[in-house]
Amino acid sequence: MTDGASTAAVSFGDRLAGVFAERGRLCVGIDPHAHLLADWGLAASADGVREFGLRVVEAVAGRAGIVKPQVAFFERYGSAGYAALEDVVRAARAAGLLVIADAKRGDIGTSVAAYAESWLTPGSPLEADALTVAAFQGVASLDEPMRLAEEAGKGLFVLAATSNPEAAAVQQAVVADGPRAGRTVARAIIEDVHAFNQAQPPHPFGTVGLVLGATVVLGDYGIDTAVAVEPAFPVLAPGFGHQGAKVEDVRRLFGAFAPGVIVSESRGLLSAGPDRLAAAVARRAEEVRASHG
Ligand SMILES: O=C(O)c1cc(=O)[nH]c(=O)n1[C@@H]1O[C@H](COP(=O)(O)O)[C@@H](O)[C@H]1O
Repeated sequence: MTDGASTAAVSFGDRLAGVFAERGRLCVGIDPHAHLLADWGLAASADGVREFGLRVVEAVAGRAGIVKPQVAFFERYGSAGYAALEDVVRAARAAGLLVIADAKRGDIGTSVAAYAESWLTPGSPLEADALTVAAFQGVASLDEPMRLAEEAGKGLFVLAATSNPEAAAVQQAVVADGPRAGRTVARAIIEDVHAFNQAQPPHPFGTVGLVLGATVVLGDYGIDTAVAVEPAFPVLAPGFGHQGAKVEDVRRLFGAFAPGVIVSESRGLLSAGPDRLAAAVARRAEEVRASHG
């Protein structure tokens, strides 16, 4: 993906807009917790998580458009777990699903660039469509992943206001110096990400999105939900179902961010079990469409 316009990839923002239009905005998390493996009659092993992931893919394909494998649950089984994850990601993409690898990577310089290459390079063993990343080292530490994503038509989701209550003290802290002084950390991250998206060719959604938990009050993080920005942010919004957020509250919770919101749910759907998961996904996808359009 380095030789110019003739090989230019379709941007992640454009692909996301297509998924929203065709399949809606529900994202099913692939989180093979130990208790779910047991409930599903699967072994706590690499084979178990592979089978779990493949069954989720089968249940989601044609009913929703996005899956989010949680890498940690595969990593527990070492190299065999990674081989299982490769199979699940490949199957999901082959089924036409958009895959967000939830690895929450973050590092500096060439190290974080290598993470981005692992997950976002076309043809790489773990190739996904997007990756969750942390900006604790500063959004500028993600320059190279952002550039790689833009070039390859992939996406990134930067953690900004996460759904876990213990994050508030860090994410609501106020920046002391520099161009974002006086902003909360969450808002400073959002402004830095916006500056990157704005500098790219125009698309309805930017290449770099945000993780904004559906369980938090964004105003408490200094985030203004009244004003829409262009390009709009893709917003990965976990916290639905098990963590308590309700699909019908998306517009109230996210305001001007709502058009980019991906409604993400793992346990709340996965607990339906292997035989009822497809029906549960179809029902939730319909609820999301009904409440959000
Ligand atoms: O990046 C994420 O996906 C994420 C961010 C966040 O703020 N909160 C959050 O719960 N997540 C992930 O979303 C999933 C939530 O799972 P459930 O609570 O079972 O729906 C897990 O894989 C979490 O790691």
